Formats: sequence, C-alpha cells, structure tokens
Amino acid sequence: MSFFGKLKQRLMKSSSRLEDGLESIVEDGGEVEEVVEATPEAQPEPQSAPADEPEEQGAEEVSEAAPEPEVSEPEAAEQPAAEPAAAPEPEPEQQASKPGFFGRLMGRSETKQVTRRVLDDDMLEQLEELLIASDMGVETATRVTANIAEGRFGKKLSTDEIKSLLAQEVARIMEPVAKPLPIYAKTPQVVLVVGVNGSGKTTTIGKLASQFRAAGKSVVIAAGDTFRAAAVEQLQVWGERAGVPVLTAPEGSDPASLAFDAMTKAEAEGADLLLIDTAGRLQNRADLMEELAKIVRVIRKKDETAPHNTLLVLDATTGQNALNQVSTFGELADVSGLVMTKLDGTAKGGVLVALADRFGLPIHAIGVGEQIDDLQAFDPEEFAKALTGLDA
Ligand SMILES: Nc1nc2c(ncn2[C@@H]2O[C@H](COP(=O)(O)OP(=O)(O)OP(=O)(O)O)[C@@H](O)[C@H]2O)c(=O)[nH]1
Repeated sequence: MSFFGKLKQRLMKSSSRLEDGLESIVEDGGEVEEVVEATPEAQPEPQSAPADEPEEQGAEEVSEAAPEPEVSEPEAAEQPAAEPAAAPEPEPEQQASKPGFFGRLMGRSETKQVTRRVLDDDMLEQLEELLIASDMGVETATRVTANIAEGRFGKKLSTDEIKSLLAQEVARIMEPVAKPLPIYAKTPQVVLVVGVNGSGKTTTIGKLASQFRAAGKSVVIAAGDTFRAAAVEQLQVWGERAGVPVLTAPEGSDPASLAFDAMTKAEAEGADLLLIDTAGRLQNRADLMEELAKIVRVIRKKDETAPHNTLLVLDATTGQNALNQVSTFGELADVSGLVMTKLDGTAKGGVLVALADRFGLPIHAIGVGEQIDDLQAFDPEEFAKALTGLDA
C-alpha cells in the first residue's frame, strides 16, 4: 500500500469525519448534474505507470522521522526540512468532465452524475462549522473557509472539488512548519523532551532512539521522569531493543543530577545524541518550571549551548487542549519544536492545522501508532490529503 494510503488509513477517524461532513454539506442543497465523461478506451492509456512503484518510493522517503542530513551550526535549524510536496493540485474547476478528443470523435463517452452545490453564505457557514468540529479551531476554520470562498462565491462545487481546495489550504498552512528534527555537527546533541503525562514522550523517545540508532547514530537516553517507575521501565525496553544505553536514577531522585550524569556519559562515549525524558506532572506549574529550569542549568554546565532542541510532545486526542499545552510549555521551557502523537484513532487531526496556524512551531514528526516506524516525518501534502480524504 502507498504511504498515502497508509496515512489515510491511520487518520481514518479524522478523514472520515471531514469526508462525510463535506459530502452531506454538498448534498444538502446541491443539484445532481450529468457530466459527460470519456470512456477509458477513448483516453490515451498511461503506458508506464506501475501503480506501486512511485508509491513504494514515497514510503521509503517518509517512513522515518529521523535523521536529517547534518548541519554544522545550530542556527541552521531554520533550514527548510521536509521535501517540498510533489505535483501541484489540479485546479478543481478543471477536473475531468469533458470527453477526450477520441472519445468525442468516436462518440465513446458516458455520463456520470455529480452533485454540485452553489457556494453561498449558508454553505460557507456549514463548512466552517465542520472544520471547527474537526478541531481546527475557530480562527483557523474561519480563515480557511474565507480562502476557499475567495473568487468562488456563487460558483458550483462538488465534494471532490471542495476536498481538493481544502487540502490545498491545509497544505499551505502546514508547509512552513514541516521541519524534521535538525541534526547538528556538535555532539552530543541534547534533546530535552517535555509534555504532559501520557502524551507519548517515553514512546516518542524510544522511537527516535531506535530510528537514529538504525541510521548509525550513537544515542544515550536519560530516563528523567524519575517520578514514574513505569516510564523508566518502558524506556529500558526501548533501549534494549535499539541497543541504546538508558541512564536511570532511583525513583523520586533529582532528574537534574541524572541529566548531568547522562551528559558526562554521552560526552565520554562520544555519543551523537542525548535524549532526556522529563516528568509531565508535578505538584504545580512552578514546580515543573523549576525542575525543567534546573535540568537546563545543570546540562549547561557541560555545554552552554544545550539543550539544542526542546521537543514538546502532544497527544492529538486531546484536541484543542493541545493549544493550551503549547502556550503553557512555551512559558515553562523554550520549546523549539513539536511532535504530535496518536494521530491514529482520533477524529481530532485538525488540531495540527490550528497549531501550525497559531504558533508556527516546527512539527518534527507525527506518531501514528505504537511501533518504531509509527513515528514519521511530517509531510504537509500527504497529511492534507489524508485529513481531507482526498484520493491520491
Ligand atoms: N496509538 C498510539 N499510541 C501511542 C502513540 N504514542 C504513544 N502512544 C501510547 O500512549 C501511551 C502513553 O505513552 P507514553 O510514551 O507512556 O507517554 P508519556 O508522555 O511518556 O507518559 P508518562 O510516562 O506517563 O509521562 C502508551 O500506551 C503508548 O503506547 C501513537 O502515536 N499512537
């Protein structure tokens, strides 16, 4: 199956909510039109298009979230990361409805029924409501709807045409934030991983460690969530699986001191990456802030440029709450990028669009399952197509 197919399958709940919603919006007040279409034999056959060849390639390119080619300076973090998306979308209005030349000549054409609805205020309102229900947030939904309406008000649109327009809008918003975790020449590169409990920090660290390890990088993990024995055990399992050392400390002990030891070990071993897990919940926000600040202070004794990345892990199933988490953790730590987990099995995938639109923070990867390969680089076009249910 193509990568797109897989992602669409994983994002099934989000995409079917949008797909079903768009269909009923168009059907509600739309009119069935007869569209003349050329029969397949009347159109030139695309001779050399083995269905899965290019798709398999796509799967290769995006199946891993890590690593990216090295860049020499931390400032280079701003370099564009994700591959620019492939072919531009066809203008929806021009989508095939005319018979081909031979079709017309030979009279070989058939009619198909397509429902189209005039884009009016009512329809725009319904569209906006649907986007809000998909967790895009009011502001983003309003902007996206307005952009879709621009120059098309009063025109008739089919479900496929709206899906395509929506996918273009989503991809346009997501494009600037699709940036894989930058890899620096300076080692060890320290990646501090923050987020609320249960957001998927531990799993994401495990997946990242495995993927970097598989790419030939040496990795050290610090199990800094010393409040939760289960998190430490989970990391140990990932570490064993990936052949990555996991530094642990007794339950309830100071994570900053563990982070310092981990820095020492990572330096001594010439490790490329040090991934530091942190606790997501303390007594109160001030405690959490102090704990994160202490970890940062301590590792800066070893390397004043560390941490080189502060990753905020967000759980997509929390929907709009993810926006609050970005604001909160933005104040607690200097968040440099996001990982959105659990996009599989949620109808709230639209929250990623709201996040990109509101904060513009890089989205380094998305989690679409519990296996190693289920942490994937974020591809805006694929995501937009999968989210809107647009066929590949
Ligand atoms: N379906 C799915 N489950 C995920 C994904 N990422 C993580 N999980 C699951 O979410 C649960 C919580 O993940 P953890 O990695 O333990 O989350 P955490 O943020 O470390 O939580 P604490 O250890 O409590 O701080 C686990 O059952 C994971 O297997 C994902 O992308 N998809």
